[in-house]
Amino acid sequence: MRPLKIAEGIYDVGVKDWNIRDFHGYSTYMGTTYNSFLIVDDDKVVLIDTVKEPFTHQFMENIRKVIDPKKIDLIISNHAEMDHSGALPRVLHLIGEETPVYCSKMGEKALSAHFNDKKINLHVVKPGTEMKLGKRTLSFIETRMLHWPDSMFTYLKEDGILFSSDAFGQHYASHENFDDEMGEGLFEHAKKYFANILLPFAPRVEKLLESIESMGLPLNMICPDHGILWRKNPEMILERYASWARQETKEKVIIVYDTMWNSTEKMARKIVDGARSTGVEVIPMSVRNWHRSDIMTELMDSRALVLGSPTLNNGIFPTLCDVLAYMKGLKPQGKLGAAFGSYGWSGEAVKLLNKEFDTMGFERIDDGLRTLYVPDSEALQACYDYGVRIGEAVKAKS
Ligand SMILES: Cc1cc2nc3c(=O)[nH]c(=O)nc-3n(C[C@H](O)[C@H](O)[C@H](O)COP(=O)(O)O)c2cc1C
Repeated sequence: MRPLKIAEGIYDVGVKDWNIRDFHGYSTYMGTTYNSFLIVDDDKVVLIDTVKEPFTHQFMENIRKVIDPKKIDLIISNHAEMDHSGALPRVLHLIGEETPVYCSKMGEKALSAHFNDKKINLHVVKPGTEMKLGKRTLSFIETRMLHWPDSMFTYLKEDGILFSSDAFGQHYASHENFDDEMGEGLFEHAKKYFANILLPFAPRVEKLLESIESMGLPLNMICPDHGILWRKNPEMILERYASWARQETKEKVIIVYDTMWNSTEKMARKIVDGARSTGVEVIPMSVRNWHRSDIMTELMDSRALVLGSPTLNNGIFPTLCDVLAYMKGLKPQGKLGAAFGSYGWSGEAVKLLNKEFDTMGFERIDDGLRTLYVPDSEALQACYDYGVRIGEAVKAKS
C-alpha cells in the first residue's frame, strides 16, 4: 500500500515495479521498488528522490493522498540515475518549475547532463550542511561512487532516519515493506544487489561504514531507494555490508562452465564429485542456465572459481567470455582459480582462462586440466582427482 507512513509526517510515496526482471542487464531480479520519501514538517515539505519516468502518474497520486503536491517546497536528489530522477522534469512541471532541487556537487553535473533541455533550479549541498524544516533537521553525507559520483545520503536527525539512496537496497518487490516482515531471504536479495552493483566499490563501502560509525549517528531506520526498509535492526544490514565489503569467503567453490558436445560437462560433473568429497560446498553453474548476475552473487562468498570451457576457434567459448567481461568489471578479490576443458587439436581455452585469472589477481591452483575430445575413464578419474585437489586447496586457504 502506498503511500506508506514510515513515521509521523514521513511517507514512502514511491512505487512498486512488480514486473521488472532485467535491471540494467542484470536479469532475474524479482521486481523492484522506486522508493521516494515525503517529509511534511511545519515550515517545509520535502521530497527525497523521485521514481522512474513511466511511473510518474502513480507517484503523483501517492503524493496527492498525503498532501497537495504544490505544497512541496524542495526536492532532494540523492542520486541522479534515471530510476530516481526520471520523473523529476514532470514533477517540477506539475509543482512549479522554480522549485529548488538540492543535490551533491557531482549531482549538479549529472542532473544537468541528464536533463540538458531543461533548466532545473539546482542547488549544491556540501557534506555536513544542515537544513532546518521546522521541527526537524536534515543533513547530507557524501557517498561518492556508491555507486555513482553524485550519490549522497540524507540524514533526518530527530528521527534517526538515513535515506541511503541505492546503498542497502534490494531489487525486490513484495507486499512486505519492512525488514521485520521478512525472513533471512531478504539478505539474499541485498547480497545480490551488493554483488552486482556495489562490489567494485567494496573498499569505499568499508570506509563509509567506518565514517558512519565514527559520526555516532543514531540509526533508527535505514531507507534505501529500492526494496524493503530496515527498521527492526538496521545494524544487521550494516554488519552484512561490512562482511561483503571485506569479501569474506567460506569453504565454497563454484564451477562455471559451458559445453558444445558435453565433454566439458562430463569433466565438470567429476570435478564437482571430487571437490564435494572433501566436504566443501560446491555449486555447478552451467552458463546456459545461470545468469551472470546469479553467478556473481554465488561467487561473492566462494573461495574458489573453477572455469570450464571447450576450445572454440582457438579461444574460450563466447558465453564464458561474457561472464568474464562482466566479472572483471565487478572486481572480485582474493579467490583461488582453476580451469579445465575439452579440446580437439590446439586446446587454447584453458591457457586463456588462466590468463583471465592472472588479470583478476586470482591465485591459480595450477595450470589447469585439459581432455582431448571425449573424456575416457582415465580422464574422468583425473577430473575427480582435480576436484579433490581444488577442495583441499579451498580448505587450506583461510
Ligand atoms: C566450431 C568448432 C570449432 C572448434 N575449434 C577448435 C579449436 O580451435 N581448437 C581445438 O583444440 N578444438 C576445437 N574444437 C574442438 C572442440 O574443442 C572439441 O570438440 C571439444 O571436445 C568440445 O568440447 P565440448 O563437448 O565440451 O563442447 C572446435 C569445435 C567446433 C565445433
